[in-house]
Amino acid sequence: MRDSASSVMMEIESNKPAANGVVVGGLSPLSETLWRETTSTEFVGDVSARLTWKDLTVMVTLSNGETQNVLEGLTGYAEPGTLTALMGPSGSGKSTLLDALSGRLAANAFLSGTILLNGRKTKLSFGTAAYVTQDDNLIGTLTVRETISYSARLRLPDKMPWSEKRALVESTIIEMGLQDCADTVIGNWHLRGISGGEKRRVSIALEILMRPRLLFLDEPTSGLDSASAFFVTQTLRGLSRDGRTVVASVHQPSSEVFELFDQLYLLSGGKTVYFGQASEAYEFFAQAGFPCPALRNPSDHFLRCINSDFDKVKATLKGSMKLRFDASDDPLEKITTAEATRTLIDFYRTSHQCYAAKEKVDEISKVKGTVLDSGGSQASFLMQSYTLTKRSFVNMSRDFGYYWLRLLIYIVVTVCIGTIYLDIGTSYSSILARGSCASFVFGFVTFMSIGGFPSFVEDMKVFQRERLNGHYGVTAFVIGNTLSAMPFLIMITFISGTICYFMVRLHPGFEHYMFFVLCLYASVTVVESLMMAIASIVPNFLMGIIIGAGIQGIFMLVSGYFRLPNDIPKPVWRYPMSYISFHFWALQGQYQNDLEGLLFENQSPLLPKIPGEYILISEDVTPWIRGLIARRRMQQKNGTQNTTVAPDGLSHSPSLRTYVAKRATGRDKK
Ligand SMILES: Nc1ncnc2c1ncn2[C@@H]1O[C@H](COP(=O)(O)OP(=O)(O)OP(=O)(O)O)[C@@H](O)[C@H]1O
Repeated sequence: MRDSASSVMMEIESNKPAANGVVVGGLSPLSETLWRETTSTEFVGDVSARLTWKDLTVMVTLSNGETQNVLEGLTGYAEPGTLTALMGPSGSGKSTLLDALSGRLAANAFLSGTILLNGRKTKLSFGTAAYVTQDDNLIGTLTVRETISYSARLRLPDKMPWSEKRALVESTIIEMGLQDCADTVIGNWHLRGISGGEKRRVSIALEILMRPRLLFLDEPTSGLDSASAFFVTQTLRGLSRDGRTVVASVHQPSSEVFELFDQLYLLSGGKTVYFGQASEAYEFFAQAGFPCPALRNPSDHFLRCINSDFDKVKATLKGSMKLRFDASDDPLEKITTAEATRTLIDFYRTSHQCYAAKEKVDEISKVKGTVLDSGGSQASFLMQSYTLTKRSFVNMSRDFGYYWLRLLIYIVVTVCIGTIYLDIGTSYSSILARGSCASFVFGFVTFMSIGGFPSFVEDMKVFQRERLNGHYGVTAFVIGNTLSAMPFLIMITFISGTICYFMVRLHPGFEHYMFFVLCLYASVTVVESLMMAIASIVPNFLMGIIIGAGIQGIFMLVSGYFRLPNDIPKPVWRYPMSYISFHFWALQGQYQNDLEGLLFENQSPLLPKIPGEYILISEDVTPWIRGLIARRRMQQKNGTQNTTVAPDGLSHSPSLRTYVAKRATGRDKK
């Protein structure tokens, strides 16, 4: 296997043509052959992707209730073997068009028009098409090679030998020019990692790993230097030459990059300015009255003509007298950009490119081609769950902020608790102290789990990217995250729980100790789950932490410490809030675990000891003490008083003695 992998590597490096003379998508022929062999069903028949969109309009509802058309009546197509570039000024609707085509529009966006894949209406999300978004949501603690390897395990078929998977991983690394940083970590807030351009290339590598038939990329070259941008675009062109359909939005391409595009879709204000062959755009602009001045990059010129922000810039500069008008051949000197854009949009509507596009769309739409399956993952559910558990565990163990920092804080806080409640004893005042200690442990100590929220948010971003691209489902993610977090949560709760338990000297006995730490573990797990659920709804650090803290604050209020359970107002707070609050169950359990079976000193040594059981059921020992005092006074008056206190403290209380005996034998569970 090792030999086969290394021979693949050698071939990749020598970049020999395949048997048919074509270097497939920049991949080595042998690697591609391996790929074809192991996933042969993928390549049977015509599995190419012909995408058309007709009269596509996207309307969004704004926060003030108004609606806005982001895209208006767009018509176009993307064919196999072509690289289509979407270009336009910022806010022109490039990302929205990609989102609409890939079925990822936001909830407040409404789409009308027809989108067909191989002549059929198909939902493109979850892996049918691969989508590389603008944000590089990657796991910061993994190296580039690990990131791509885990992705390969998550998606390639289980039966494919690891040596072949590794060969594909290596070929993808080489294809995206990531060899030099293959063993460098991606990087996060505390780890210096690869550059922004390299992150972009890793994001692309993850999606091209499965050789998708249809690939969308949102600004794949943004943030890259000209050489890297050229490299990435050349790779995309190589992928398209292998019969794949590639659509990418691009900002300000250099002339070398522009020459690599087959089709150009120019957008301004959500309207089509030009759609046709990229090489014909130069002529189109000249015919429309906006010829590209000499010595100007054509793509810069196209964007300059349709970016109305230039009008504002000009007006500002004119106002500040900083703009000098030199004689030039720029057609935009005599006209505002807004006017130029209107002229170009009108010119396009009557151009032969527009008619040709409509005809082509109708022609492609009529052909009912293959229904493309989700190309997301071919790995089994078990393999996905195992890989996600392993990847998540590695990430958690390397990320200082995920659990290690929390462990440190937990230890510090529990040492503080231990010293403040040191050897708590069984004095009368220890009853309240035990209650407040338990309340602090199960309230505040579990509360500290919100410290992991930033890491949860990062995890959720990676999950959302991978989920939308069909890498795995929700269940596999939940299993992976739950299992990988378990050892850390057990470690944290056992270490901090043990420190607290033995310093405070809570109820002696192994069972009591185990109950305490397991109850702490369960509570921390609930908080973790709660924060993860919040992270899936509110992917913003500050808002998530505020919401998580608020929910836990409410739970703590009804936990039975700040107000006794029977005193909590019944509507809402007692029913159902106190029953939903995990603090309530944890605290009641710990009170029982700690107090039952202990005898506490009374307010006066003359009074009998108070059994823990009585504290648990009466909630207030005062009436009991008052009753005892009254009885004793009566005895004194009658001359039958016995001032000595029995060693077990119960001799003066036959009713309690009976109660404790019943509790001990389990007959009275009240
Ligand atoms: N869901 C939405 N709700 C409100 N406005 C939206 C929504 N989606 C897009 N828009 C608006 O539509 C316009 C086009 O946005 P889009 O992100 O598609 O532009 P773009 O060309 O990709 O810009 P950039 O190059 O800066 O990424 C913007 O003004 C944006 O604010």
